[in-house]
Amino acid sequence: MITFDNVTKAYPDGTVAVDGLNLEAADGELTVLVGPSGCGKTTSLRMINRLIEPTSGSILLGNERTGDMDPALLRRRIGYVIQNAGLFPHRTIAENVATMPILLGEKRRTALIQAEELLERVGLPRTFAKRYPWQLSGGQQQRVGVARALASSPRYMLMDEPFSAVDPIVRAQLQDEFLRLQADIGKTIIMVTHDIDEALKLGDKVAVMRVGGKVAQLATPAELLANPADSFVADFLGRDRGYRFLGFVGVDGRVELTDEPVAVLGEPVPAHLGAEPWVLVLDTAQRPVGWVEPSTTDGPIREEHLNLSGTHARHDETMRQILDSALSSPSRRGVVVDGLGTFKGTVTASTVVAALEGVKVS
Ligand SMILES: Nc1ncnc2c1ncn2[C@@H]1O[C@H](COP(=O)(O)OP(=O)(O)OP(=O)(O)O)[C@@H](O)[C@H]1O
Repeated sequence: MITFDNVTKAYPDGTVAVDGLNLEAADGELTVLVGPSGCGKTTSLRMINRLIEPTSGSILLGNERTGDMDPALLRRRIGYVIQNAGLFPHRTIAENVATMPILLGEKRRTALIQAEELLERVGLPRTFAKRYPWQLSGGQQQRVGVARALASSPRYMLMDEPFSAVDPIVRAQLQDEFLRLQADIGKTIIMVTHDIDEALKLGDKVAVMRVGGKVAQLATPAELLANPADSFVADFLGRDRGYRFLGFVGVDGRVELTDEPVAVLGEPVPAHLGAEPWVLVLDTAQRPVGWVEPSTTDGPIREEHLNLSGTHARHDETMRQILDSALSSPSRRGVVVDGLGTFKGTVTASTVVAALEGVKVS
């Protein structure tokens, strides 16, 4: 656990960046600090590894006060990932990742081999080990930054806007990969972001901070959306809260699936479906590939006949995804698949909404 106990930081010019902060980041959880620009997120994070010294109060790792530790030793115990990765430009990727283990006394050769394993862990090929940072894309560099932070097997990790320097698609990929990695490694992490959607997606707990460095609310993403503590938190969460809350409600068998007559890619639409406005098309492995308007085909269904606008929901996902599958489908029948992508049935928005009537919001 990382604990802030009444921590204040006043800069020499009198700016109070953090004011009496009390916060507990639980073991094995990812706690996100989120809030508007200048609310003291980075100052709070950097006080944990003493890149910034608190003016008063104490920060504890477990039950050890960081103020009593040697700052260099403290930093070796905590992985640190920053925006733009901050890699050493003249060192290879493997050398970058191996920096801390070598500093801690690991044999260079062993550390470099472990670095290659870590690269794979964060989704990069081992062949990147010998490249230099400038030979990697921004997203790849961010992955290296995560690998480097993990290299000394720290129990704690601090991440300051780790995914913000890349485009939205790469960012979403990095977030998904990081969630999978964290499910595996279960580190105690504090992450800073100014992006509320990122906070809600990644955080086990989210601390919404207000300018002046106080926590307005610390809660799970679902609790925040369902029960914002005050109008500042509600405004910061933004619009669509009701819809976004659905992202935290599991389908859990609430919605009954309907059988759907289907066509097969590469074969003609079956004659008895010829008058339907839309027919779902599967591939030969029973995976949905799109919808077709029978009136526009003549002979075998080809890929260019397909309407691809509909999203697919897995039957074990959330009500948000299952509702989205219905709303995005040209037939308004949402496609539901199993974990392997095999077609299970369809849903309509009205059945999803009817199922939502029974969902408790709090
Ligand atoms: N070295 C400094 N001297 C004086 N004031 C500072 C210093 N560093 C930060 N501040 C001020 O402290 C406040 C908090 O800054 P901090 O960087 O912690 O905010 P933040 O929430 O991380 O912001 P952002 O999202 O914009 O990065 C701001 O008002 C900032 O101007």
